[in-house]
Amino acid sequence: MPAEILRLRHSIDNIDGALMYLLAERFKCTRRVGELKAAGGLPPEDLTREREQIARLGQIAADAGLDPALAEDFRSFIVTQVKHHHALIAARGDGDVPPLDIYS
Ligand SMILES: C=C(O[C@@H]1C=C(C(=O)O)C=C[C@H]1O)C(=O)O
Repeated sequence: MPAEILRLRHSIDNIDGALMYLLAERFKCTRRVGELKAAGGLPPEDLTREREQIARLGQIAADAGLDPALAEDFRSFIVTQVKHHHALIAARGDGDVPPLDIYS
């Protein structure tokens, strides 16, 4: 394999690792939001907040030279997992819900 590809793959692996750590931190925050929503009787989904996120991330994506549709696919995938997890927290109580991963 050419040395430049190996060097690039090293950076790709670092970036992928960083994304996993960031996702784990995000899920810690959203888990707590889910607990607070369940305690307050609020629904898992907040479409007003999501519309704001879509507009903001679409703008950031465009500024970064990315397709806003890609940003929305990415956001939607993650937020769908979060809302599923919030529904589990509300249904089962916060002491009995496993950590969020994309397969929970
Ligand atoms: C985390 C929340 O709950 C849901 C998940 C969101 C997210 O993962 O960013 C955003 C809005 C809600 O549909 C929230 O309301 O902030």
